[in-house]
Amino acid sequence: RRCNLTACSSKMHPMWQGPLAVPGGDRQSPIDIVVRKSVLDTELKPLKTTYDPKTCQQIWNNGYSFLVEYDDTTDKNTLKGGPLQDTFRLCQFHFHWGETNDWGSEHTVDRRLFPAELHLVHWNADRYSLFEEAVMEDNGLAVIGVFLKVGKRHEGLQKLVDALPTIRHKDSVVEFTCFDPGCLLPANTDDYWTYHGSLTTPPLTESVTWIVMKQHIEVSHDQLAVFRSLLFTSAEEEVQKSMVNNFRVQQPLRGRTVRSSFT
Ligand SMILES: COc1ccc(C[C@H]2SC(=S)NC2=O)c(OC)c1
Ligand SMILES: [Zn+2]
Repeated sequence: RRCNLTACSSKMHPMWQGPLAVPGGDRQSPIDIVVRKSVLDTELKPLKTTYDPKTCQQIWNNGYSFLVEYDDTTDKNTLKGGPLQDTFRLCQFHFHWGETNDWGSEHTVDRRLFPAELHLVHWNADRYSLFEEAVMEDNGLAVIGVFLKVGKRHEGLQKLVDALPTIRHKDSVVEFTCFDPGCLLPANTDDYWTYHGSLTTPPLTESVTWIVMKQHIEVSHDQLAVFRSLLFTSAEEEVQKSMVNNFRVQQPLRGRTVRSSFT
């Protein structure tokens, strides 16, 4: 069973940009994280992640990003602690990036943009039995956001980068096994911001507890360039469009508080 492909592959307009009006959308994502307005919460615990590389299943181009999907039918890949009361299961991870290194992330920190952002998507397996159910509930999902900066080559990422040319077009899927998503987390996962938000593409459901890492990871310019060699378009389409700028613009905070686990 693939991590509920339908849910993860929902029709997303590739050039999704505009702030789609969401009825009562008062907890939309992404946002700008204003550091000096974040509130230290000493109750926040360290994050606990347990990932099993053997449960990695496939990597595919869904016409908006590329997703690496995991078997989420058992508790092999879990996220606990941090702001979370329940145990969440990893379903997939994907990225957002720009056409240049000057922008590409979805969240910003004091308006600072990063060239890319990783999203590790988890769903609340204590309360729901399927991702599809969890995605509709306000405590259904937990997404870890990690900023990428251009610098030294990321050895762990290379296996994934090498697979990208085989999924250049929309809807192409290849088997992808034995990948540890933990290798994409920064050394320090104790320092993060957390807030209640939403999916950043349609259906934009307000079901996400966001956990945005303070520490970024570094990838090389060349590795990021391979992300940009992906296409939004399927093989049959006559005009090929390169997969870049697949991020949503920052949304209004609407009175929400961003909590920090550090000072
Ligand atoms: C219907 O369920 C969906 C739809 C879209 C996405 C991807 C969006 S949401 C996010 S965070 N980043 C993205 O690009 C989902 O991911 C959990 C789940
Ligand atoms: Zn995302």
